Amino acid sequence: MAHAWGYAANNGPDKWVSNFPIADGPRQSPIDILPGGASYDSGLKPLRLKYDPSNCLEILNNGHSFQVTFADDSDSSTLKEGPISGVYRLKQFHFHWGASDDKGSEHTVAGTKYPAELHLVHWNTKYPSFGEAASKPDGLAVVGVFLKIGDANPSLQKVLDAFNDIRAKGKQTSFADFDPSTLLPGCLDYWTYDGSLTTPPLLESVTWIVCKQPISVSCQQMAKFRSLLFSAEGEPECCMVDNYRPPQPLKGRPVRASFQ
Ligand SMILES: Cc1ccn(O)c(=O)c1
Ligand SMILES: [Zn+2]
Repeated sequence: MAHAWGYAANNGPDKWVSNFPIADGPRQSPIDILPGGASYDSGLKPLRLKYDPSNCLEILNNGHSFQVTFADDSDSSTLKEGPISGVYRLKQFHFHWGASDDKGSEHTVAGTKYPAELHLVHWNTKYPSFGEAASKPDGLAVVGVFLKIGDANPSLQKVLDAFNDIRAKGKQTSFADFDPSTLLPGCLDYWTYDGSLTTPPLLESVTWIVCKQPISVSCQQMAKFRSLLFSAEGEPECCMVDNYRPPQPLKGRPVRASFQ
């Protein structure tokens, strides 16, 4: 039985293609965003995000990242407009981060890496479920937000305060009444392109919406991210760091900007 995928030398991003050949596909993510290479599209609408904190259910360590999951049985937490058509429901958000502040984001901007990147994952309600949507070319829409070292982020702190209960892989705990819109930057200018999940199964079903403006995170808060473990209780402790896939070939895809 092939060992499960991860981010180590023996099972990391360079090895994923053996079990997931789509890793070398035409619309893989993340990418290096070149602002000069993006074309302003005046037809792109502003993002229309509406989140209901009462949909927030729990926070869990899935062994690759930590994830905050939402009830998605109604249209009360949704993404509309922007580059998409129809209604996409928020399913979960999670982060990717580095072992040090000089790396950690998945998307990069003209080669610049941020210490972390937030992903808010939404699925197209033209399909019956997230699982169904995840295999369709227009099935998912992920809003990416960069984290930049600066002042401590009070909204992010609420999430970090739950970490003591989910330190090891497989741990989860209830997490209620959190409004993910408090994690969004003030300016919602964005780049958008057609891409994929950035973790196996790397399905090419994601409309990526990457915000130009980062949110702040303090060095101390980044240290808290790094206190989580890839490993389960009873296993040798392995710090959860560098859980990011590096940029993938653009292969001729257009990158559009919602701003000039
Ligand atoms: C659905 C999904 C799974 C993993 N990641 O990293 C994503 O950004 C989105
Ligand atoms: Zn992600």
